Amino acid sequence: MSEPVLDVENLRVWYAGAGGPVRAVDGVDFTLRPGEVLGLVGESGCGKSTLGRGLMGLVPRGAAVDGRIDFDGRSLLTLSTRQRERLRGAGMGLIFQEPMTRLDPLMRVSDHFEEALRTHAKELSKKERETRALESLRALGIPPTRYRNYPHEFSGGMRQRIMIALALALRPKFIVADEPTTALDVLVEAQILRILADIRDRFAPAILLITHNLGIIAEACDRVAVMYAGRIVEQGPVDAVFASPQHPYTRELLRSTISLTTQELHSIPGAPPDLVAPPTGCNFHPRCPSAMRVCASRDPIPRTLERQRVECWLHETLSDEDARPLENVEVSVADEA
Ligand SMILES: Nc1ncnc2c1ncn2[C@@H]1O[C@H](COP(=O)(O)OP(=O)(O)OP(=O)(O)O)[C@@H](O)[C@H]1O
Repeated sequence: MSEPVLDVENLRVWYAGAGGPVRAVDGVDFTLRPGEVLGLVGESGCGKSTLGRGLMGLVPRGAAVDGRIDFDGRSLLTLSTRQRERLRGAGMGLIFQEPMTRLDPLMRVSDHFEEALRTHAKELSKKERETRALESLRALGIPPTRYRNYPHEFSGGMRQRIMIALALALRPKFIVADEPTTALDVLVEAQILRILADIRDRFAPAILLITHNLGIIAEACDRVAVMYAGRIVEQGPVDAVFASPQHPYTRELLRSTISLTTQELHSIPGAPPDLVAPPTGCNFHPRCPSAMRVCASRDPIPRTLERQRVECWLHETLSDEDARPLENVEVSVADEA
């Protein structure tokens, strides 16, 4: 197997908040190999975008980042801001949710490419820059005749493809795609997913695909990481995690999606915790249908099972006292409702 292009250990990203730090990412581990697509899924506010931004070195001033991020053999958190800026673009690309807010309406598409390539691919001549830009656009189905158009002259789906082409023109080894299809209709969404698959075949970048759509994960990803309240509670190959989820949160998340065979819509009782003052023990315990006494007092230990890695006390050998079911207020209130 090839060496990971990205190796992340105990990553934390905390925002400064009036009531204390917001622990948006609170001890996350994962690796990504070249050509691999890892889907990051979880409820709104669990820290997905913060994780993506933390990897790219794009967190707001005042946020604290700690842990280890090795990218292509370099330890990112020891680099200066300038060194990271240089790497972003050249080695790492970011694809955002809403391309219109990222493309400058006053700049032609050609100017966007010219600027990105001049900054990050200094070795290229002007002619080579244009060739590279047109090549990337062509790969995304945008004809060269549109090269000098302005962003508003394109449809939403085309703008998203232009954003992807811009990121790809720099031949990154790692891409964060943060909800790249959320603002698009389903047909365009399907097209973007096909394009991501095509990109992977052609350029083999490692991709972190952030989404709260489990269908997209099933279709476009090799592995999935399930995030809850700042932590990855389960990760593994998509088929293994979907067929046999090992964390109660993953199970609940999978149950809460609609399928053709679904009889009723299931929602997870309670609400995600306040990330300024998360609960003691497992962050999910107040909502967990399987919570035991130990879950409310001690952090679960990450455990590597046959195919997935999971953080849950259910996989440990416990004393009778620790294993006693927890009277769960949030779950029982929801049951009565
Ligand atoms: N700049 C900021 N300052 C303080 N807190 C922030 C900031 N940005 C995000 N947060 C908080 O950090 C937590 C994680 O937010 P984040 O946007 O990473 O979640 P997410 O899983 O990507 O959500 P969504 O799916 O809605 O995009 C949330 O509680 C959010 O309110």
